[in-house]
Amino acid sequence: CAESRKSRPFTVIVEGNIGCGKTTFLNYFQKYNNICVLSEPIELWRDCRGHNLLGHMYEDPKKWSFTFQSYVQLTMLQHHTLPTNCPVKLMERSIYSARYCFVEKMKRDGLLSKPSAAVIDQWFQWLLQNTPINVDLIVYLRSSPEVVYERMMKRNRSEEKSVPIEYLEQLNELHEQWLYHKTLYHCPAPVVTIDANLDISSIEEEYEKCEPHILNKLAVNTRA
Ligand SMILES: Cc1cc2cn([C@H]3C[C@H](O)[C@@H](CO)O3)c(=O)nc2[nH]1
Repeated sequence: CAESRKSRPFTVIVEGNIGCGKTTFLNYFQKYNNICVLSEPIELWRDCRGHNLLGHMYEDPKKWSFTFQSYVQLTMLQHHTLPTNCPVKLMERSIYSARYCFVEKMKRDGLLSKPSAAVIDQWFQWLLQNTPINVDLIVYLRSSPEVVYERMMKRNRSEEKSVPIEYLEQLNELHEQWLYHKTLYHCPAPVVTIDANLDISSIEEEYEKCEPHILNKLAVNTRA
């Protein structure tokens, strides 16, 4: 998108469990050329100056969770603050799910020591207050652990091969508390919930449910 813009883009974050279909959702919106689509920078997490931090984290979470989540927070901040001329920015996950779902889980499991969790949280709180992290809409791809477990195993990502369904159950619980029941932490934007259990053949009509929320921001901006 070429037109130069003054205000920041309408920012949408796509949230949900491992295997819930975030990439499929992002791909659906690739057809609009003035949406800046930012997928999870998993390749950075797999190669941080030659180190596969994602692999380390799953191999020895007690030892590597802090290192991994500290880098995730940086890469998410880079996406949140990435300048774009596009009227809409669509991000896979966010600095919020990093803190409220993944760090929270590792903290509760004792995989992140209390001092490590404190340092990550101090960074998180400071960043929220002092950097331009603006989120306008959350798309919650709501799924059940059994469904996403099967998809995760079928996708067969090497680092995830020994992730137990219990991990997905607990991650699901945190997403539900944060985005559906809204009893966990503050929700930074309105939430549109999608039934992500739907099979790929019928999921597109489910996507159409949230298209207006996103596209009307395109229309407004292109008209202006
Ligand atoms: C923001 C954020 C994304 C994210 C992903 N992950 C893991 C879950 C998946 O196995 C993989 C790709 O999403 O990385 C994580 O442990 N912590 C995270 N924090």
